[in-house]
Formats: sequence, structure tokens, C-alpha cells
Amino acid sequence: MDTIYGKTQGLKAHQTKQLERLYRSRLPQDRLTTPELAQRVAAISAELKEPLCIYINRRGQVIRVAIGTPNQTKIPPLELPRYGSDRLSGIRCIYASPGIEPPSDTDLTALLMQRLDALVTLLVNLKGYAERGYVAHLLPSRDSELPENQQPWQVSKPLSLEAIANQDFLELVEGLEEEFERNFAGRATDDDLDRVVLVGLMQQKEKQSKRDQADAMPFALLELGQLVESAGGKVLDAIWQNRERPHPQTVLGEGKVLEVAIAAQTKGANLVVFDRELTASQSRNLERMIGLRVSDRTEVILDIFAQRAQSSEGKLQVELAQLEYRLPRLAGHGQALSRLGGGIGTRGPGETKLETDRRVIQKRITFLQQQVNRLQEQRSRIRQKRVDREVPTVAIVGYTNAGKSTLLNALTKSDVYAANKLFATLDPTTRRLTITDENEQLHTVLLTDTVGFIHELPHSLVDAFRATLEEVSEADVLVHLVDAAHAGWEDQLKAVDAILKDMPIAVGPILLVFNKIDAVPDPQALLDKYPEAIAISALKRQGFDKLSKSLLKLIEYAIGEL
Ligand SMILES: Nc1nc2c(ncn2[C@@H]2O[C@H](COP(=O)(O)OP(=O)(O)OP(=O)(O)O)[C@@H](O)[C@H]2O)c(=O)[nH]1
Ligand SMILES: [Mg+2]
Repeated sequence: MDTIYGKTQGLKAHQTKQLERLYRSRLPQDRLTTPELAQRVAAISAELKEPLCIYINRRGQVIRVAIGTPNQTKIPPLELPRYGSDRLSGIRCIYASPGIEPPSDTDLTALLMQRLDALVTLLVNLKGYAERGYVAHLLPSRDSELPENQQPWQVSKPLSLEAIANQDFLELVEGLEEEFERNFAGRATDDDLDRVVLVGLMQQKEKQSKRDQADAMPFALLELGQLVESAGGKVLDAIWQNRERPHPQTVLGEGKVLEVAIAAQTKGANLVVFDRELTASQSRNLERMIGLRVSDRTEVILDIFAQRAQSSEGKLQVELAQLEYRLPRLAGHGQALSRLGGGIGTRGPGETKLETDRRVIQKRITFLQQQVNRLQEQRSRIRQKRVDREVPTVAIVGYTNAGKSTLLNALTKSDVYAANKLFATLDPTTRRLTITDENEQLHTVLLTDTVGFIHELPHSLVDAFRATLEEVSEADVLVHLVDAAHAGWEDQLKAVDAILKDMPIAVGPILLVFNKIDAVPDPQALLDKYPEAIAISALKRQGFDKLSKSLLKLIEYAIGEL
């Protein structure tokens, strides 16, 4: 049976028949439409007193008849014959519009989001005739060529039905596709990188405190951009909305989601990343509306961790974190898949498969947790040995990218990987450090470089990395390193403080150290605000004397005589 989509309530039997008969129309392959078909669509729409859309594939077959505007009757991306920013979807839409002309931006957005071959808007008069129409299609153009505010589509002037029917449709779409492909190739030169649009939600309090200027990109999004780049992605655009609280289904309001979809489509993105953790149903809704893969901050962080994990221990912890993140989201993926299969009838086996998956994953999680527990015991035995040898331990903690590894390297002449990337370090490294005091006496301490912190550390990560984090909580002294050259250093400082306070075991005394003062115009201002802190440059080896002295003093205080 031929399904009629859209607003079908109250259809009379003969009207349904008329609509169903549209499915049997055949068009010549090289024509957009024929005058006869256009008239028929217009007449039915006039009788129904409703807008009407028919969707036609490249073979000239009507694949969908739907009551409503193009925006109301969009075909879900998964049901389009093909999808990608390098081509059109192979579907065009003939739309009988009840007196609205030219086509509205909302309807043209539907053209864009489905990457339709063309949208023909027919103006229906009171007598049920289509007098004239408009042909709209997407505009291929590189980002740089597209002037600000120029929409990525083009609408013809009003045309007679004959003029529309006489257009060579194949020539039009083939020409367009060649252009699209050229642009796409131009964009894709440097990479197989993910091409990403960032999306953020700024709630009231952040809006005021976290930004200097009203239009400047919020820190949260700047950081998300760094995360995406550290994961190997390329940021094409960033969009955010100020909103009291997230929309339960879509995080942002509908209009903003549409804006994201347009930006992602026109810039040729293949991934949209949100600055907060999405629920299974949110990501499902968003993927449906945007037509692209949607990811979130946590997934990006997990991805970085997965890429960086070197030791078997690190890999274990990352796998645990990833599974814990995915388990509650399985339902979402399962539903998306059964949608692909076609809905009714496919649900049963899908669910069973899901249950098996869930059990398998749950089992793996339990196994990994046992491993992490064993690790924890091992580590505490190693630490016990250190205590027995009475070598004091110092852990360098701090926000990611603060310069922790650089400092460890500089102090201990080591060669730990340090880079201008977030989460460059994953596995803790311990090195021996010898400090000379005022009386020329040598003191040995063990210095540990640790994984960086970040605000709103994903829960699954905290759990998985607790073995590593315990290294931190059991050090005799902590050096809290702050990147003083970062515009958001104070937020970062507070975020790290909050995480340290949240540790299951109380941490030892903390030495606050401002790093990168070589790149700070007025370091004294920092010290005025935090008088107990010291200022250094790990890179330029400045302030190391003071650092050593303060460190010795604090260790003495923490463990008694050295
Ligand atoms: N200007 C300046 N840059 C520094 C200084 N210390 C470190 N950096 C730079 O900051 C970046 C991050 O340094 P890392 O040592 O990798 O930072 P980290 O805290 O170990 O970072 P993660 O391991 O990613 O959490 C690198 O590009 C360093 O060169 C400094 O004193 N001055
Ligand atoms: Mg590091």
C-alpha cells in the first residue's frame, strides 16, 4: 500500500485515492516536472486546502506523497537514497503552496538539510490552478566565496509552468554535482580529519562571568575546540546559544538546531560536537534533525585518552571508561539501528541483540573493574615500598596543558612527552629529583607527573582513572601548577581545587605554582592575589630556586624532619 505522509487526519476516501494515484505518475527522466503533474498536485492541494509535497527520485518515480510544507514533511536523512556534502540526495520536491510566495526560508532550509536536487514551489490560486512557480536549488560555493549573510541556495524568478517543465533537469543537477564535488575535493585536501562544528549552551551565570566581551567565544567552546584539535579534528565553526536551561529533547531551541544544521551543511562538516554530555535520546533527536553524526565533549575526551594510552594500564582504564560511557547509551543506538531496518517487525530481534550486547559489555566492565582494583593494590604496594624507604613523594597536578610534563623534564632532566595539546600525558611518570638545601645537603624526592585535570571531568573517567588519581591523593606534597598565561587561569585553578577536594582520600599540603610567567605581562599581580604562591617558567627555567626551597619546606612540614 502506498503511504500518505503528513497531516492525513480527516481525509475522505476519494481524496486518499487521488493522493495514492500520484504514486503511479511517471516523469521523463530529464524533466523537473510536467505541466500536467504540476496541475494535478495543485488541484489536490486546493481541494484539501492544505499544502502538498511530492518527492521524486532521479528515475522519475514519485517516492513520497505528503500533506504539509517541505519543512513539515522532511524525509529523515537515513531514508534518503544517499547523503553527503559532496553530492545531492537524488530527490526533488514539488510543493503546492497555498498562496505563499516565494518559498520561505524555513522551506528552503528543508531543501538544504535534505540536499534535495531541487525544490519547485507552485503558487496555487483560489480556483485550484498553479499559475506560476519557483525553482530553487543549492548553491555550490566555497566558504570563502560565500559572502556573509548570503544564503546557500538560489531561487528563480517566477516562471510559467511551461518554462519550469522545459528546464533541463539533468543538466542542472549534473552541473551542480560537479561543482559540489570540486569544492569537496578542495576542502578535503589536507586530511581524513573529522571536520567539526562546535555547539555550546551558555547558561546565565557563565554568560556573565566567563566572558570578557559579549561576542567573544566563550571559554568553554574555546576549550572544546582545543579538545577537538587534540583529538585530531578540525574546527570549522562554533555556534552557541544563551539559554536559561537546556531543552530536554534537543539541548538548544529548534531554531538554533536548524542554524547548526545549515552551518554544518554549508561548511562541509561531518561531525557536530556539543559542549556537554548528551543523553541517548538527545543525541538521537539531534542526529535526526541535523542529519550528521553528533558527539559530545565526553566522547571527545575519551577519544583523546584512547589515542594516548600507552601502557597496558592506561589502555585498561580507557576501555573501562568508554564502556561505562556507552552502556547507558546502548538503547539509543539500538533504536537508531532498528529504524534503519524499517521499524515494525525488526524490533524484536534488535532488542534481543541489544540485551546480549548489554550482558557482554556488563561482563567486560566487571572484568575491567577487577583489573583496575588489582592495579590499585599493586600501586599501593609500590607506594608502601617508597614509604618504607622514606623517600618523600611529590605529585605535580594541574589543569591539562599547564606545563606539568615540561616541569618534570626541566627539574629531572627527563624526556617525558610534553606538547601544546590537551591530555598529552596519560600515564603517570615518576622520576627521582635531588634538591640541594642551604647547607649544601642533598635531598632526594620522587616527583610524579600526572594526567591533567579538566573542569567537569567525565564521571566514567574519574571512576576508571581512580588508580592513577590515587597516586595523587597519596603523595606527601602536591605541586598545583597553573598556566598563568591562559585567559581562564582562575577558573582552571578553581576547577582543579574542586577536584582535589572531591578526592576520596584527603590530599597532602599543596604548593600553588604559577607557570609560564615568561608569557605573563604582570606576574606580580598574580602573587598579590595569591601571596602564598610562587611563580616560575618551566620552559625558561625561571624561579626554580624558590620552587626548590618552598618544596623542601613543605615536605619537611608534611613528613617531619628530612
Ligand atoms: N611559554 C611557556 N610555555 C610553557 C611553559 N611550560 C610549558 N609550556 C608549554 O605548554 C604546553 C603544555 O606543556 P606540557 O608540559 O605538555 O603540559 P602538561 O601540563 O603536561 O599537559 P597535559 O599532559 O596535556 O595535561 C607545551 O607547549 C609547553 O611547551 C612555560 O613556562 N612557558
Ligand atoms: Mg603532560
